[in-house]
Amino acid sequence: MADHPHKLRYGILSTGNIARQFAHGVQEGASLSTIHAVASRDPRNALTFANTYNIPKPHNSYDDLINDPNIDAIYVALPNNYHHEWTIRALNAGKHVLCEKPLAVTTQQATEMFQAAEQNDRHLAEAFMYLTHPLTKTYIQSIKNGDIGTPKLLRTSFSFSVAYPENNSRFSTALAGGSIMDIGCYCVTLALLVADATTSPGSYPSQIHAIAHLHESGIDDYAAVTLRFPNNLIVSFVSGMTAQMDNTTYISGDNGYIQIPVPWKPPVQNATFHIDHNIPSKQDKLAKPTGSSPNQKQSFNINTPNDKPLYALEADAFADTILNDAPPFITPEFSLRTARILDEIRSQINLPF
Ligand SMILES: NC(=O)C1=CN([C@@H]2O[C@H](COP(=O)(O)OP(=O)(O)OC[C@H]3O[C@@H](n4cnc5c(N)ncnc54)[C@H](OP(=O)(O)O)[C@@H]3O)[C@@H](O)[C@H]2O)C=CC1
Ligand SMILES: O=C1CO[C@H](CO)[C@@H](O)[C@@H]1O
Repeated sequence: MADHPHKLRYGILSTGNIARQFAHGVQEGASLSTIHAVASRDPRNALTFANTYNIPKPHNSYDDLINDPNIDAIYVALPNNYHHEWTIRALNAGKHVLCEKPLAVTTQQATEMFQAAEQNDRHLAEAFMYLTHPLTKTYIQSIKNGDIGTPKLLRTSFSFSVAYPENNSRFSTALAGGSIMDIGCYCVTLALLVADATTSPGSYPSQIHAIAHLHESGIDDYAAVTLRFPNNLIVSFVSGMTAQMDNTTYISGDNGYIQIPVPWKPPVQNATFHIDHNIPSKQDKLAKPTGSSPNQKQSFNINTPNDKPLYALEADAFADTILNDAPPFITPEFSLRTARILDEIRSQINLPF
């Protein structure tokens, strides 16, 4: 592989839905990343994709892509069950890997993937893009600053209704789908972020309770989970692929609460969160101030730097670690904790893969 160029040169594995969003975002607004190549099982799709997103090199097979000497990093945008195999193959071919979430089907697989990264002296990161948006960083900092006092409750969700479940990997047990794997995983990471913001990083739930409804395809199409952390933070979340929801998230402390209307795919401009102190709950006319804060609602509107698209932020965050030794936006330890919780949830809902 050549010396580091000014920009990290990505190769994209697949031409599916998220591959398109990633390519669009990076080509539109990344500053440290560029896309050099793409591969598809179908050469016609690789060519069309390359032409659409101005990518110099379409490859006719995944193998050709991971062995391309003009690529520094592979973006693995395959269904969940393929993450383990193709991440390890790309790492063994000397490439860094940004792999879509959830990183792996099991903790065992995730562990093997990080071992391969270490053996090959390459970086591997799980592509939770919302972690790289300044909105997320700002409200987590606000918790650390003590703006809502001690966080007690996190209530969140990631739920929507899929229009065409047929032929959608999210509804396939063979492809390791299901609402917990597809989007419940975001809620798990937010639970860990908030728990880490209030205690020393690395805490793991002392209790996990999960229930789910299983779709005729075999996967969970909606689920509810509660987590309790050793510092008494209690989290409840729901995930769903056949249930519509707006996914507003609340983090409640003894001196106020944070409300995040769009936590998972925040916009480029005016990504918003609110902090409410002593605002009456809807059934009450008067709120008696508690603590030192007066009745007050503060709103924060956050833009990405230079209006950088969400997936360009993510690509550049990974590139910054590789090119400039910047701290990683997500650590192996964080991904492994996430995988362990997902394993436990799936075991409780009888969905072992
Ligand atoms: N971070 C985010 O915002 C998002 C992340 N994701 C994650 O990205 C990954 C891919 O999801 P998404 O893009 O929605 O999925 P798609 O089904 O749209 O695309 C997956 C692609 O993988 C390739 N592929 C290889 N083998 C198979 C197979 N057996 N069945 C289907 N596709 C196959 C195909 O590309 P080809 O034919 O070109 O080889 C296909 O287009 C998942 O892990 C998902 O969790 C998904 C959406 C958003
Ligand atoms: O990661 C993801 C984010 O959003 C999508 C829907 O809005 C999910 O289905 C997906 O897999």
